[in-house]
Amino acid sequence: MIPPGIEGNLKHVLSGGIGSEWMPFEKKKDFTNAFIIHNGRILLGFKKRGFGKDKYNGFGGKVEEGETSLQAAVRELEEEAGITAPLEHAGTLLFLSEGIDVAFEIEIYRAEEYTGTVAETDEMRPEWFHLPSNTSSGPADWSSIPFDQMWDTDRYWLPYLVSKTKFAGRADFRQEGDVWTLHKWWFGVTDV
Ligand SMILES: COc1nc(N)nc2c1ncn2[C@H]1C[C@H](O)[C@@H](COP(=O)(O)OP(=O)(O)OP(=O)(O)O)O1
Repeated sequence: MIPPGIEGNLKHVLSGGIGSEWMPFEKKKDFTNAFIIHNGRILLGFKKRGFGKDKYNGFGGKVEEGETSLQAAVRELEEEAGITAPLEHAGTLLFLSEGIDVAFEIEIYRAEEYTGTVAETDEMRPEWFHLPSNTSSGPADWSSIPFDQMWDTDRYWLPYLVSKTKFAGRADFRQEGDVWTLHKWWFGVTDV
């Protein structure tokens, strides 16, 4: 069953975790996350400060008042990586943590072209990583992607982002100090 807080005509692809109950939340807060996929590589940023410090991620942040999610995604990409790109919506992720009554709704974007020069900023150190090549022989090799230094759920949806398959999912975490443990998750793709 599609978990509370996510919507759409979704086909279940994977889920897991402990218990049957999803964490309750009172309201949602909007965030963005943008990825550039170019010449067989993906651009990730190593977060130098703030939320998600010391993890690789896409480029993004809070949607400010008066902005659309797409406008925020374009702004955050420029602020954090120094580039602009024709971003397209790729998926939606709902992220919760025990003890926080606000759910993070993260709209995820992708682009295959960009303008400007990728540059390190106060917040992010950008780095390109090789994607699996498009061959039909054997399973795709994702070993170049630093999943061990990313949010635990990124490995579940990144292949859909790369293959341009729209996805949505929810991930509930538990937090002890700086350690976030994945508690329960569900991912689906748009049934086309
Ligand atoms: C599982 O949860 C998450 N996975 C991934 N991949 N990314 C996530 C998750 N939860 C949050 N994020 C992303 C969403 C945003 O891109 C950043 C957080 O934004 P930040 O706090 O850096 O927002 P800013 O507006 O840039 O904040 P400051 O200006 O105060 O630095 O993490």
